[in-house]
Amino acid sequence: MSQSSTGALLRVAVPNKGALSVAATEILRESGYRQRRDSKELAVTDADNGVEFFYLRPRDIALYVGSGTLDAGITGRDLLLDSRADAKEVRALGFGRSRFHFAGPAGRYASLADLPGKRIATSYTGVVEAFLDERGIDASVIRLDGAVETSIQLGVADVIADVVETGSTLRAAGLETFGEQILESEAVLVTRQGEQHPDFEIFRRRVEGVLTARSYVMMDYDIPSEHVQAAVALTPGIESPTVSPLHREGWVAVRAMVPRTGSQRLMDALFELGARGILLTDIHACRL
Ligand SMILES: Nc1ncnc2c1ncn2[C@@H]1O[C@H](COP(=O)(O)OP(=O)(O)OP(=O)(O)O)[C@@H](O)[C@H]1O
Ligand SMILES: O=P(O)(O)OC[C@H]1O[C@H](OP(=O)(O)OP(=O)(O)O)[C@H](O)[C@@H]1O
Ligand SMILES: [Mg+2]
Repeated sequence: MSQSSTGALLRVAVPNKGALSVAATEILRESGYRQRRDSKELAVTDADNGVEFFYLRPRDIALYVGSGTLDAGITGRDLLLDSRADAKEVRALGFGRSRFHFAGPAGRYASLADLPGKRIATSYTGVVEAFLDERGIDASVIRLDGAVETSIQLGVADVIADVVETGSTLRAAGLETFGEQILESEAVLVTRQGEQHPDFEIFRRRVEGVLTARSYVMMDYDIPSEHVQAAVALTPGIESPTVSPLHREGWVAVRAMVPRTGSQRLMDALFELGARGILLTDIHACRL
């Protein structure tokens, strides 16, 4: 039975290919939604959960959501800003991280002061024009679809502005970044401004639950009762840790969610305090 309270399915856009596609599908699958099995499928209806997924170019997703055609979507923050669509970021998703930079032939450019009068090639004209406008820099922006690194060698542009992840594409083209970073991006959950579909909140909470589950682990340990206060101070949990009696007199069992980062150090500290049987387990989903 559908959870939808209105009958109208929640319509969600998912990147169909490129750097965000696999991880976006994965987070939705972990959130309990049906996802496509074949990369040629254009849409999937998950009637049990009241959601319809549309697999679209990540660059188009903010436009569909901003215009109200779709209710929500996953795209890159850089693509959202570039589109100037009437959509808003509701949650950073922790994958598809990248930086956006100006770059030019190694050694030739040092700072933004070198930009006036130059030809800048980019696939992100919205982002670049806004950045230049804010700083009053007068330069011409040339829109290319991709492979912008080659445009300098071909004499079409003097510098580029592009996504940098590992930096290997720039290096291979003999280019290096210069000036301040234009922006930092990652995959984001977007929705339209104003009134939301009534089921958007359920969807958002499910995705949030997976992100929390990824950043926390469950820790269990046994400890002599006299040390439990000190131990619980180290593992306060989200609400409060569960402390249960053990059959062995004078000992208790403690269970608490702890941040994944630093969890090994926490195990060392608990062991020092006298805890034994310390276990860490993954959490797959949660609602807090
Ligand atoms: N190594 C990377 N290369 C390109 N985009 C990346 C990378 N890492 C993260 N991203 C992010 O992925 C998004 C771009 O996705 P994608 O590569 O699918 O778009 P595209 O370059 O326009 O498409 P395509 O290259 O398939 O023509 C942006 O948000 C970008 O910041
Ligand atoms: O810093 P790196 O790890 O090398 O990644 C960045 C490169 O990857 C992207 O290109 P993509 O493969 O999407 O091709 P495109 O330029 O045709 O979009 C981006 O435009 C850079 O060229
Ligand atoms: Mg690309």
